[in-house]
Amino acid sequence: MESTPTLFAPASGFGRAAIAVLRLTGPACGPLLAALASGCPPPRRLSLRTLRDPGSGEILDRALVAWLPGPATYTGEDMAELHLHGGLAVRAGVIRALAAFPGCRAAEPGAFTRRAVLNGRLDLTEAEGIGDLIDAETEAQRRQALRQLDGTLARQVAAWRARAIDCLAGAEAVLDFSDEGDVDDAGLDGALLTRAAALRDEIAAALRDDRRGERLREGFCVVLAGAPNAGKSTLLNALSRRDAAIVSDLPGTTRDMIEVRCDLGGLPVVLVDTAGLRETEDRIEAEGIRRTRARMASADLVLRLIPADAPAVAGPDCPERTLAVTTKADLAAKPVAGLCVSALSGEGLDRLLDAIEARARAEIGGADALITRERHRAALARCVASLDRVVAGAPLPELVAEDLRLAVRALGEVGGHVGVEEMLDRLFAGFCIGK
Ligand SMILES: Nc1nc2c(c(=O)[nH]1)N(C=O)[C@@H](CNc1ccc(C(=O)N[C@@H](CCC(=O)O)C(=O)O)cc1)CN2
Ligand SMILES: Nc1nc2c(ncn2[C@@H]2O[C@H](COP(=O)(O)OP(=O)(O)OP(=O)(O)O)[C@@H](O)[C@H]2O)c(=O)[nH]1
Ligand SMILES: [Mg+2]
Repeated sequence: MESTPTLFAPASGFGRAAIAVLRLTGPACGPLLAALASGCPPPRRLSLRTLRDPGSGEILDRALVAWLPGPATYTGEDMAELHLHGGLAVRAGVIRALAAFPGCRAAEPGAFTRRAVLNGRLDLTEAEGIGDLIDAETEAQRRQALRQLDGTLARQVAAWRARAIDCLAGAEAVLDFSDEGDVDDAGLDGALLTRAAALRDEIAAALRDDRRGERLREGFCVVLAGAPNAGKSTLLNALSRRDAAIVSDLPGTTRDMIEVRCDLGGLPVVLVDTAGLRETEDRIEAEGIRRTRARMASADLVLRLIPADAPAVAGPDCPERTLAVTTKADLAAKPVAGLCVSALSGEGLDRLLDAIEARARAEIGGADALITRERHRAALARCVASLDRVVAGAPLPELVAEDLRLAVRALGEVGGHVGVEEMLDRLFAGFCIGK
């Protein structure tokens, strides 16, 4: 039987840098350090070693090396780290030597974390937390990722699952002993159904969170909309302090949507510049306008831009998600009420940013969210649906038990106790090499 392959990957990104870290996991780590670094250094500390190509004996680098014997490691396997000089040729030379070593091969994205999950070091929600932590661009996202990595969701779901299993055991006892007459049907109907109802209500309440966790991961989406030449692209550039969108006095300049991610007071906000809304014969512009309307419909907030020197056109589609903003304030004949900005003079920009931040804080910056992905939500909703059927009082104890089994299973999926391989494939499709 072929033994588990030993995987290696750059863990510190690509390109020239002061130091480049390569990490390795698997059974060949020990033999590899013996060959490459003339022996395993003392465990769990960095030691300076000369690295030689095991084939040719040529010196590749003088590097800091860590030997991390399993199972108390990130993956649960033997691991090693090589902290190299970050030159391209140094790294390429060491990688070539590693690839030539028996049983060693390059890791795919997420491979280290996949092994950590398969070896029981992390559950699926904690692995997701690691992915989110690496992707976190703002403080609020980092805080949410660390909470999930810390096992907050895992512990809550495990507690719910234990209660569902408890109900299931009760229902199965009724099934097993119903012919013996010492457990009556009232035992199933009464206490068990009350406990199942309480569990269902608790999970259903957790689901009523306005998708705060998912939206914090994705970013609070603000769409800049309005007639051609309203100043959308100019405002996007001014708010994000970047020259992201093309500006011109020709109406219909913007066709493709342009997104800029910003950090507003620690919250992730995605500003979206769009095609100006108007009737048009131009097929490409019309497609841009169709996409704009779709994006407006899914936005967290729409800024409806109205130039000070033009009459206001058709009102907002969805008032509670729309802010009217007067643009080109420098061209106003008389003072304008409400939010009013000039990208030219900078007037009103800070006030508009404050207004956006306040909206984002109210919607995604509040209490810590438990659910952070659609995957968790779908599984918990399935659990609630099964418990609904239990509580509604199925005609047969067999059906009650089956629905409780489905509820337990759905909760198990959140942590990856069920169907983990398939979910890992999906999760790690978005991971970095070396993680
Ligand atoms: N150089 C380096 N930095 C790194 C990592 C790494 O692997 N290498 N990490 C990698 O992601 C992160 C730190 N996370 C880690 C999580 C668990 C273990 C680990 O070995 N856990 C063992 C031993 C715990 C202990 O000694 O207290 C265990 O849980 O049994 C290591 C790193 C970020 N920084
Ligand atoms: N005076 C003044 N002119 C502005 C201001 N903002 C934008 N403009 C001008 O208005 C014109 C249109 O600006 P854009 O930002 O391209 O307008 P848009 O809404 O993106 O237009 P489309 O992409 O065609 O829908 C340009 O000539 C800008 O220089 C402003 O605050 N003051
Ligand atoms: Mg534009």
